[in-house]
Amino acid sequence: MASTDLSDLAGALEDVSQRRNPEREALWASTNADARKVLSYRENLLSPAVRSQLVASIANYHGVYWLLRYCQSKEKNNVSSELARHIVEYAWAGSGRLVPFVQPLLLRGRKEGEVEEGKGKGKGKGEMKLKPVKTAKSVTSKDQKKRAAFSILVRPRPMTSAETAANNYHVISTTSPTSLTLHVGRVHRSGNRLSTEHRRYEFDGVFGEGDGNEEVGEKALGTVAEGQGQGGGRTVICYGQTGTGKTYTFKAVLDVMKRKLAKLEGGEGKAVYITFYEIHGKKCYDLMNERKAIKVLTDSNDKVVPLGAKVAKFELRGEGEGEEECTRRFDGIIMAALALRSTTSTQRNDVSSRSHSILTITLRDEEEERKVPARCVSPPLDVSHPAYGLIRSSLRLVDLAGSEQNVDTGKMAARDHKESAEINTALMHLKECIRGYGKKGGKYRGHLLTRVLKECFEDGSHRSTVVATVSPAAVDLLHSLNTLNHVAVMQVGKGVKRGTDKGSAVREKEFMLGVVETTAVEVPLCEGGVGFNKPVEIWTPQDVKRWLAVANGGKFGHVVMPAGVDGRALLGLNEKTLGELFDVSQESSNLQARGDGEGSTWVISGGEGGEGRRSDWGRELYQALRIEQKYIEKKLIKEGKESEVTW
Ligand SMILES: Nc1ncnc2c1ncn2[C@@H]1O[C@H](COP(=O)(O)OP(=O)(O)OP(=O)(O)O)[C@@H](O)[C@H]1O
Repeated sequence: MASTDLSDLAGALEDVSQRRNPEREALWASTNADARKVLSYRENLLSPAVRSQLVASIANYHGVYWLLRYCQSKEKNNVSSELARHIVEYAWAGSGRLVPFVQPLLLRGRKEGEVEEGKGKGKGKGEMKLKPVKTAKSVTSKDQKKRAAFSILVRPRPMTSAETAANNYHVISTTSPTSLTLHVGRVHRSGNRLSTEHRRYEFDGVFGEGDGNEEVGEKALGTVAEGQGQGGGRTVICYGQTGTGKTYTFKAVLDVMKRKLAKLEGGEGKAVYITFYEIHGKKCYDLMNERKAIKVLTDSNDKVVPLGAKVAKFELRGEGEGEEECTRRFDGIIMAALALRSTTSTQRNDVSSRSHSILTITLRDEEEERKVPARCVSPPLDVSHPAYGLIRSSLRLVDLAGSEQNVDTGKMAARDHKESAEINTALMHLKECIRGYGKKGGKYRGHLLTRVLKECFEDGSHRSTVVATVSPAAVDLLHSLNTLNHVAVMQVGKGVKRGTDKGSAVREKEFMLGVVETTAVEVPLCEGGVGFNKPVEIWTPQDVKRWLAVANGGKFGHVVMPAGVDGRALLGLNEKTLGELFDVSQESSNLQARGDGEGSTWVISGGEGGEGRRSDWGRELYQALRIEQKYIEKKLIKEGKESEVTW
């Protein structure tokens, strides 16, 4: 290799790093982040160059989804997976690995084992081979009990106008009623690599951004208003990052409950008992009684009760009263209490709820109300105590405080930090109790919040639903990832495991954590940003060298190639040939031994990642070149130079 070639490359690389480093430093200076890891996520939005590439990669994901759906439609169901992969590669270079990732989504509704790979009934040779959805883990009876007792729903809220105005983009796709895909863009530490990791999660239900409150409330509530018999109760817990719609969803469930109660057949003569209190730090306050401090104690029946909490009671429907009147009276009790919720200003949400609020609604047959013994009257203890009448149905609604990360609390006072830490401790305890469902040993005693929710973890007849709310905006990616990972963990034992993860210890671990599948797609760092104006076919060897030095942010800057390779020759090499040329058996010392015109093998320096990574380089270079080619073609057509495009 002639020394002039090396100095050319060095010059080009220097140019790249000189241009990029100040940009990166400026990003660091303007961010509140306290860890590089955090910045790598935040860069998605902060860096305009990276943003457009990530948006394009998410659009590719949707493109692949709709293309495969079309290929799978009845009349078109003769496209093999291999052919589909080639079509995808042609249309969106580098996205081929999305084919096995997206296929399971299209199999929704098929029963397990219905389609055997390559053995589908009535399928001819070469037709699209669909893998059956398999359950990877054996499900124990304990898992089954837990599945029945806990359901996890996820509700992404719509993007706000402020977020849209701030150039945000969607990082959540809900393509099935039970799964969603989070698109996690990552700028690698070197700054020279960009990738989008698509993570698919499975839950009991996933709402669309446009799903209304009625639908959400109905699903979260299930059959509670119809009553579940003696002892059976229900808890709906709203969990998520601050500002994602926990209170909004809480009110939605409450509204549906209210309407159900007002319409309840034979409601006359029934009574509704309501308690509403909040846990703020280690203290409890009664929202029905102007935030008077109360205590949570365990009574002689091992029942956890809010001692001193006011119990509001109203008759479901008096004589001649309609549904409207009933709803109005219900609102009269609840609305004043809702307004009392303690709020503190945080950087993310001006009226953020910093406490966990717990609303209990119990419906009883008043006629059957027994005489309340004196010991239960003052102070009124447990509304589910038989002394208050036969239980028909009870609902507990929990609006948790927002989960936050340090990055959002950077400008908080010490007191607020303490508050934040306390909230996270409570949420951690809740997660642990749900994970350990059915295990005796009183883990719930670890925190006030889990103590008041004891039945959720220990009462086999109790049914609980966690509604996790997430933001779809790129700026909240880290939070959404955090929320989804947490609720995914709450449902260990669920989910399916499919092909591309096989054999990877990391993927296996993620699967155990509830992530069904992940796949990462390399994204070019800049959209043909190297300023080439002529089709690849007519690039000279010098052009090829220049392009290699700057393509993908200088990622291929270390590549040393055989002399005389021009654009046409480069295009003539396929993925496999390129991969072979990058054979690691060629030591970089060969570099020194070759003069101009002598080389016949591409050599790359040791660099990051070792042999495994190096073997991928051929494929990555192939894809980068196709992307560049398409970009230049588009540019020429736009400039009215169609004649220069060599089709
Ligand atoms: N699904 C939705 N559809 C429309 N608007 C929504 C939705 N979810 C939330 N919002 C709006 O987003 C804002 C924040 O919602 P909300 O106050 O419920 O968040 P939160 O998670 O309870 O926050 P905090 O933890 O601070 O209490 C509100 O203005 C609410 O109206």
